[in-house]
Amino acid sequence: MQVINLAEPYDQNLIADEPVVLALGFFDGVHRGHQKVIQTAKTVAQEKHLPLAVMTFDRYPKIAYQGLDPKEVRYLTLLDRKLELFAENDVDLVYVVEFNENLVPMGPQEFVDKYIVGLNAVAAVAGFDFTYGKAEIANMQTLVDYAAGRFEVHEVSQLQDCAEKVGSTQIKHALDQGQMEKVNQLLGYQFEISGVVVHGEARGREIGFPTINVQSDDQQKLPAIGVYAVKVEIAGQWYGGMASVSHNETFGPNRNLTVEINLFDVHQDFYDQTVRVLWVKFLRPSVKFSGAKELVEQMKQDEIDSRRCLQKD
Ligand SMILES: Cc1cc2nc3c(=O)[nH]c(=O)nc-3n(C[C@H](O)[C@H](O)[C@H](O)COP(=O)(O)O)c2cc1C
Ligand SMILES: Nc1ncnc2c1ncn2[C@@H]1O[C@H](COP(=O)(O)OP(=O)(O)O)[C@@H](O)[C@H]1O
Repeated sequence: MQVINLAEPYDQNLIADEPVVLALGFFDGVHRGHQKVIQTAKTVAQEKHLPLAVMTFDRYPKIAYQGLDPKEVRYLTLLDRKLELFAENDVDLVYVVEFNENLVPMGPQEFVDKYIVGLNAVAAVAGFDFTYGKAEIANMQTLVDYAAGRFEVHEVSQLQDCAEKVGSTQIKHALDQGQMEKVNQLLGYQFEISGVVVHGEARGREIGFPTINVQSDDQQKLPAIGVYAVKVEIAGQWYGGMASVSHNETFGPNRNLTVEINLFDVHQDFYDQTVRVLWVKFLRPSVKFSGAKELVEQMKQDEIDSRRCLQKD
């Protein structure tokens, strides 16, 4: 899969020569709704014997339109993970468009001319709610007019899961409630974060449960505070484990939020390694224990609970 970064005004030499079928969207999470858009586009591409291109943006477009503070925005999937998911969904080419100040004031006709026709798209595929400017004038219905016969428009209808809308907002809400089964069901795969193992307070090993402290990107959306059954990949090796997302309130107030994981059946130094954490199930809320002894008793039970649910997974 080829990845091309574009920043307005982009250099025409960067654009692939051959015609493409283009799927458009921000695709945070690449959830089952997004997968339906990409699969629809793939089918159109195969019928036309053309490559499938996907266009996405380097940041949440709503930052520009709704004046959100970029530092406050959290993503289900950061760009690297999103690209991995695109590759898994048989995408041939990705355009990552920088959502910079030159793009924001662009009107819908100019956007269509430069970012759909300009990318040699013979068909544009997007979800029913895709917009490329003000929603009243830059939506899937008006796209046909702006296309003026230069490319086909394929609108993909909303994917419903029972009465549940499959959407990034719904998935973020479910994450905030620790509803991992629902999160994973809506995503169509197990939610994951990646990060680097950093030093903590060396307390874990003293209490008999060493924990890798996983430092992820500040913009990565995390599951709610609590204890979880997880699977962890380190250097190609998978481990079962139990994770705590917490302020470690047992050890004092106003502590930073950390992701700490005790890995099962291994004793090894993991500092500075990059790890991938898959979140399987919420086990319990985080508790302020009266001391380390009470915490350890609970962690023994957490291990039993976590192992049981990883066995079933
Ligand atoms: C499975 C698990 C459950 C935990 N539950 C709690 C908890 O309920 N309350 C709490 O204050 N800390 C909890 N912790 C966090 C521990 O306080 C933390 O791992 C320990 O302080 C080690 O810190 P260190 O890695 O900085 O040395 C939990 C940790 C794990 C791995
Ligand atoms: N089973 C295990 N699970 C997690 N970390 C382990 C395990 N065995 C050894 N370690 C190592 O111990 C470190 C954690 O020890 P800990 O006392 O919690 O220290 P700190 O949290 O201060 O780094 C991990 O970063 C890792 O290198």
